[in-house]
Amino acid sequence: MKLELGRVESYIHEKLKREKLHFVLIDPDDVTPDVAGEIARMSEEVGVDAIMVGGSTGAEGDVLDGVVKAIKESSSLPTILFPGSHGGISRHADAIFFMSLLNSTNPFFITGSQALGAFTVKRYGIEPIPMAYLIVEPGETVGWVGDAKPIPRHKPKIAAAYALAGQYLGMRLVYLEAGSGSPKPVPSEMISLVKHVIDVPLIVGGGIRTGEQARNAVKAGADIIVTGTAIEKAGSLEKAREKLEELNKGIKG
Ligand SMILES: CC(C)=CCC/C(C)=C/CC/C(C)=C/CC/C(C)=C/COP(=O)(O)OP(=O)(O)O
Ligand SMILES: O=P(O)(O)OC[C@@H](O)CO
Ligand SMILES: [Mg+2]
Repeated sequence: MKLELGRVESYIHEKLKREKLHFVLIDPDDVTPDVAGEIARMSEEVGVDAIMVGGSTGAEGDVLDGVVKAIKESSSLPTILFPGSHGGISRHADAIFFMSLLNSTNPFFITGSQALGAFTVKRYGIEPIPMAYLIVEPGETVGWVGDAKPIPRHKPKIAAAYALAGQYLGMRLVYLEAGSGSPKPVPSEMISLVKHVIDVPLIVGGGIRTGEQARNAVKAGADIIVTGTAIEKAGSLEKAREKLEELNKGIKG
């Protein structure tokens, strides 16, 4: 048995020795391949560390492939799949967050979809990165689609218990998710307690729209910040670039 980290995971750990990271989420359901490519190109120029691709609805098949290909053609950033199910796998991606929604009430999102996607990941040679995915209130679309029992915002200890359980189950990343487009990001107290308890890198996303919010999440203990809606809904590519710069500055200082 070979216990070695893959290329993308090693890249993440190497970079984390020096700085906090910014991953930009592109939802193939919301952008054309051209726009996705443009966002990826600008992201790289601004200093973003990786592109995540996924959505809870409609991010599959040709639509997904087209967007991942466009991203690969326009930037050299690692492209990491962030699948809503085993349908969210593209052969063109570098890696996949092989995630289990630990606080789902539906075994499909804990182990079922993973079993259905495992052979596809192997066949395509995509690097799987095991990740504990935790939905915090309000949870938005992904909370509903994933049959989650969202962690109450004022109960950081529940989040910490799930996060530690994820680490003990062998997951090498923990993702605290408030839901894409959430009116509020994950609370700082929750980020701090989770970070204090786990040893693996902590990803935080959902509702982070400003440089200040990104900075606060980093200050609280987040290692990697994910942003999507703020860039997607910036209004123009020019404004998207400004937003990318603002968020990146908040994260990198
Ligand atoms: C690893 C494999 C093969 C499957 C994992 C499947 C799991 C556990 C999925 C978790 C539940 C889920 C629906 C996750 C979606 C994650 C995601 C891409 C969120 C961001 O998407 P949104 O932007 O909220 O999507 P919409 O824009 O469609 O609302
Ligand atoms: O779209 P936003 O709110 O930035 O959320 C990003 C990510 O956490 C969603 O899965
Ligand atoms: Mg979305």
